[in-house]
Amino acid sequence: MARTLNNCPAPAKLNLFLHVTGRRADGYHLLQTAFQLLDHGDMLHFSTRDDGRIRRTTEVDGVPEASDLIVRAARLLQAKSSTRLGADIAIDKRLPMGGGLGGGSSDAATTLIVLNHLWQTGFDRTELMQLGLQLGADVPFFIFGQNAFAEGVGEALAPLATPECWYVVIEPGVAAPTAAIFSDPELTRDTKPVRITDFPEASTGFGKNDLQVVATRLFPPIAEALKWLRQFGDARMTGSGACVFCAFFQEHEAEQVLQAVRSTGSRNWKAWKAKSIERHPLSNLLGS
Ligand SMILES: C[C@@](CO)(OP(=O)(O)O)[C@H](O)COP(=O)(O)OP(=O)(O)OC[C@H]1O[C@@H](n2ccc(N)nc2=O)[C@H](O)[C@@H]1O
Ligand SMILES: Nc1ncnc2c1ncn2[C@@H]1O[C@H](COP(=O)(O)OP(=O)(O)O)[C@@H](O)[C@H]1O
Repeated sequence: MARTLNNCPAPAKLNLFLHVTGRRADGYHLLQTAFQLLDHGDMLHFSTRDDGRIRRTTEVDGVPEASDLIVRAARLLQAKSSTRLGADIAIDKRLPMGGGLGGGSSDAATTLIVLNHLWQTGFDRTELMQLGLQLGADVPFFIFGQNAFAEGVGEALAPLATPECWYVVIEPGVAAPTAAIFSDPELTRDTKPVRITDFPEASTGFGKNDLQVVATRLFPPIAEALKWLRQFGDARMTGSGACVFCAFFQEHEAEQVLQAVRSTGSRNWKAWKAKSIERHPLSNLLGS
């Protein structure tokens, strides 16, 4: 009989800062970043199948079923385990693609966590994180399941206490392709490494996003959104863009900024607010 688990969140992340500290021999960049989970994201629905087929039952614009990270995550877990089961997976896609919010990676992580549970494939958190890394550098963080200081390409993770905040996020209406940002000749790759203990637990605004200079030059709408949001605080870009964010300690401050975004009217922006969360909502499906 089919086992079903509906309303499984795939939360967004913000990179509170992102420093590029070097480059590996294979061209991948060494980073230091603070990953922050938000109470806003995609929502996935799972139902097991006895015939072993993996199907995405929702159309997602611009992402063919076979290349969807959800389908790839399910196939990977199937291949690495001895399960004969398959799954139907539906998604309410809320996060923009190429937004720097980790949407695809979070979808993949939720898929690995939920199917590992429904299929009873028995991988522990560390094993699932290793599988996830094959799908993308941000996937292990979502399986790690708590706010983190990350190094390497994002896979070396340590728990990080972050300020409790409300974030206003603006989607500036462009997608910033990660590869184009990292390969830009003007990207600085030599920020001096920081230590996890340098990160302040109770205040915002630590460090910077080294990808922002390149992204704002390549995509002027990102620069415009940052300039506008800066009237209210230390606005910065998340990941390789395109979304920008600003932190507020009170919900009503964030709400006022949201209303101000909306009253700008004609701009091609979408904006929302979200609260910081400490744990991934599905963290209890995995052991400690
Ligand atoms: C920048 C970050 C920060 O959290 O997030 P996003 O903005 O994408 O959400 C991540 O490191 C994104 O990692 P990931 O999601 O795996 O990137 P991919 O799309 O696979 O990378 C596309 C390309 O960007 C380059 N790339 C990516 C990551 C990295 N540390 N160094 C790189 O040089 C590589 O050329 C790679 O082929
Ligand atoms: N389920 C998915 N959701 C979003 N993007 C996906 C998904 N599966 C594959 N992708 C591909 O991954 C790319 C990066 O998407 P996403 O993770 O949302 O952005 P970012 O890495 O900037 O946060 C998309 O442009 C898309 O082509």
